[in-house]
Amino acid sequence: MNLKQMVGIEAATHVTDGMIVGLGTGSTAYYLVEEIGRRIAEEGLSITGVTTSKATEKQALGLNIPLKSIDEVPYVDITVDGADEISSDYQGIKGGGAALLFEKIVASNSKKNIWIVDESKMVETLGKFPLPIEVIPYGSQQLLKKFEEKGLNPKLRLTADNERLKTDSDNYIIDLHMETIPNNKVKQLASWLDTLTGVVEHGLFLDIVDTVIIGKGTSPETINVSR
Ligand SMILES: O=C[C@H](O)[C@H](O)[C@H](O)COP(=O)(O)O
Repeated sequence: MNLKQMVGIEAATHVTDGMIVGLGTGSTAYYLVEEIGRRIAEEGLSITGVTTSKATEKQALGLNIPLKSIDEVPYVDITVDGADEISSDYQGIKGGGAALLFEKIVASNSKKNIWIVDESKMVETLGKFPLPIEVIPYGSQQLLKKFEEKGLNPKLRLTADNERLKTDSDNYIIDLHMETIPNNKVKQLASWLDTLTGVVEHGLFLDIVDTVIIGKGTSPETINVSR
């Protein structure tokens, strides 16, 4: 079993009958969704899923997981999602798969958030992984210029065919290749990004995660984050 599968299956043990479950996106959350599908089919688990991307929606429908949209539920009991980087103070970068907007909406309406990662995602400071910024196409060149002027090394994300990547909401992604974001500067950066017109959302997920499940060796490590 690989580390992503290990943490996906472990996270599924936090899901019980009757829950409304946020289903994350990416190659790690994939295994969580598979395990929930298996438990529904084999053990009669009864849950309602809220997906965070079109890709996860497709996977969940294929597994006969009952789904509702975030607007059809009063709240989400628990959301399980991957992450691109988690710092030593448990702040995160997400959006490597371009799903940050729906992921943040679902996460911020969840009573509990679990992140599942292999140990390579645990870092001292964020920023080695480029920080994804979802922007409206109109005016995106102006934002690129602004980020450039600030020395944030922005790059418009392209598809494998060299087209501008479009998110599930038909926006673009600008990745900021900053190399490092000191832990004591992360909130300041997030607040500044929040002020920019044309920025829909950014990939800094701050003070959101409650539990981190890390895949390492032969068994996962679970860390409950106290804030
Ligand atoms: O937009 C994508 C999400 O934030 C993913 O959860 C994140 O990129 C981690 O994905 P993976 O588990 O494939 O590394």
